[in-house]
Amino acid sequence: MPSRPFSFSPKPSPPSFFTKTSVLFLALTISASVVIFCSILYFLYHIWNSLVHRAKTIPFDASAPLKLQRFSYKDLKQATNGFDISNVIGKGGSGTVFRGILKDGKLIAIKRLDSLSLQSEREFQNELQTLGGLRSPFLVTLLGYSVEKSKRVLVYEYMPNRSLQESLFGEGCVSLSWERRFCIILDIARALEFLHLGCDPPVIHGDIKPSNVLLDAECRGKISDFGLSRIKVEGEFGMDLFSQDLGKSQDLSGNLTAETQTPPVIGTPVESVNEVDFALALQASSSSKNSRTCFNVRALNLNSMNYNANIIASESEIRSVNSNNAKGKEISTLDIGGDDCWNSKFVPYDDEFSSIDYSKELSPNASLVDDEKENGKQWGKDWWWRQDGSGELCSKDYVKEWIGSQICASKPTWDDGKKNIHEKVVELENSDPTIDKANDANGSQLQLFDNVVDKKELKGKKNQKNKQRKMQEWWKEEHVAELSKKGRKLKTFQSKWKKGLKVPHFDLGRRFYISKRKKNFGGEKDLENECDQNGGEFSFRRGWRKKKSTHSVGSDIDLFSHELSSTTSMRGTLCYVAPEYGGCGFLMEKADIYSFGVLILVIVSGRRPLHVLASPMKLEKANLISWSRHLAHVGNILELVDERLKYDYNKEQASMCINLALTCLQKIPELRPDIGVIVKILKGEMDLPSFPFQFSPSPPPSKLYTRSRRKQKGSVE
Ligand SMILES: Nc1ncnc2c1ncn2[C@@H]1O[C@H](COP(=O)(O)OP(=O)(O)OP(=O)(O)O)[C@@H](O)[C@H]1O
Repeated sequence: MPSRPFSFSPKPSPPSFFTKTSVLFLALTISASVVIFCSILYFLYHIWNSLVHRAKTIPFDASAPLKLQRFSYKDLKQATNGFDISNVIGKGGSGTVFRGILKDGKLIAIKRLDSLSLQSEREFQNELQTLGGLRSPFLVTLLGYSVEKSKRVLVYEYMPNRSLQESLFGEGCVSLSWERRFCIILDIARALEFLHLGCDPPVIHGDIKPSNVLLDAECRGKISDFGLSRIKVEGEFGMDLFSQDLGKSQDLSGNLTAETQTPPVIGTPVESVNEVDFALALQASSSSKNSRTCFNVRALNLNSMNYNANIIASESEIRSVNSNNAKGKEISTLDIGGDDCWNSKFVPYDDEFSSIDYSKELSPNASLVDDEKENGKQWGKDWWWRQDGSGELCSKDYVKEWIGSQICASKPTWDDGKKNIHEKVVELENSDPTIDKANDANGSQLQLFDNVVDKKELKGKKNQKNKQRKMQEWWKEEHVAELSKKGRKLKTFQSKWKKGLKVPHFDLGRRFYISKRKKNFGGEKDLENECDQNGGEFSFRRGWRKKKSTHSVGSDIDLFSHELSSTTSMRGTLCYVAPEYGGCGFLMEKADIYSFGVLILVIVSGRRPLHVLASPMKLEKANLISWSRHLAHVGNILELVDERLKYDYNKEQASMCINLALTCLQKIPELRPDIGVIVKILKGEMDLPSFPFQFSPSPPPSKLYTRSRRKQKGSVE
């Protein structure tokens, strides 16, 4: 039997299909692992990144809430030797600041609120809840507070070199060197960088001005006073609303009504609590948007209307208010929550005013209105250029309010003041041979002076009415367009209000408040009396207040220095506020940028934003912002630099600062640079981009200016 031959066949190789599958499988497994690994890495990176980011977002970092120390009033009394007058280091609109020493020897600054009102309570809460939750080397540290019955006290780190306001304009101030000024500018920029970019949500200070910049031992600037600050929260309809309604429904003692979802408020209800978690409080506050919006609507309408009504109030009205010693007609968002307060304390809402033609109201002489129309044609949209840059709040309002306050018949210091101004003029004539006597003879200085003196007192004076009219013309020429624009805006808002539209508030209310504080606390009485001798101060936040006058330190002779130089916070607030904030917008970061722009000009020039000088030839320089724009336009910005520096400054830095300031002062907020860019520019890490400056042609010589020049020329000839 034939045997079957043995055949060896090699083991069949696996089909290529399997090979491919396994390779594919392997590849997929590897790539999936890589993807998973990358995802894990990314996830870890994300966590790490958000942790790093959270570390900067102090206000809402609930994991690391900041604690403020609660002091007993007794301890603070001890620290200040019973709030002794010798320990007073400053006086603001809401309170007196004392130097104090704690038991451990630590120097502190103690701000004791003068009186407890809704507004002061709100600012107290705001300061605690905003500044209390922030820590930065560029912000004045709030160490603690004291709340006992109606007493409200804030405790800060002590700033030995006081405020920038005092360093620039204070009595016997030592001129700050250029290097110091530049450092301070950078410090403020970095403080704003922290607030706008380092905090989440961003904090808008809302009141950047020299008196709110305090200087430490090395003269480094730190921002203080967060009474008007806002925490930016993402609102409905894609708008940004602001959470300053913490005090919305609270009564004087800090009690909150049931509808309010706001955080615990420091006041009597939390007597037992020694430390308050402000970070959590803020977080909670930002979640109650709906109710906030409604509140804002009310605030907007009532305040804006009263604000405008006050603007159009005639000079005589202001006089009568003052002569009657009428006080405290305050319009404030703070007080919206309490209708009772509104009725009892504040100017009632005036329904009629919208029918008033504002431009006429301010133009008693019809021909002048025509002139203004002409001007309007000539300058068209440049109205903004010609005003002081502060939009709704113009120098005219300021001067008007100031005039009103000064002509009060019952004001004991007025005669003295007037005499002093006369003396100054005489002194000026006698001492300074460079002053053109012919010019004085023509009454050019009196043209300024006459506008602040009681008409009755000056009745018999030659050309008085004429001079006054000229001055009015000058002011109107400067401001008519903006006032008519204001009228239009107001009508728009009023119609929106009637339609029930919800519009976020912009806190107009606190501005026109003519008040005189009656109440004094113990030892402060003397201080107040002393201040009485030195003229009054008008603050948009708190109304007229008394403040010790400071001398004008500019090289020019300032006829108004006796009174005007003492109006620190008023000027600051008035001229520093961004046009969109004063008008019809929201308080955004760019509003701070605008104020910062004004502040840079003030630091560089050593002048106040509104500086009315003796000579009408210098009226063009009165408005710092307009003047800077003019100098930039004609290519001579360095003329702005403080003469006290005597050319001892870095020209490159100075011109960069002025140009930067001008970019910050652009009317359209979006055109203003972000604070991050500003810091880089100041640090020299970035060149100043060519922002489209809103230059306008040179201003037309005002009539007053032209006429006096003409007269002067004539008299010389
Ligand atoms: N922490 C501080 N250290 C040293 N001095 C201070 C401190 N805080 C305030 N001062 C002084 O007290 C003054 C008054 O400060 P305050 O904040 O009460 O008012 P203001 O900012 O001048 O006015 P307003 O509050 O009306 O805007 C300041 O100008 C400053 O000289």
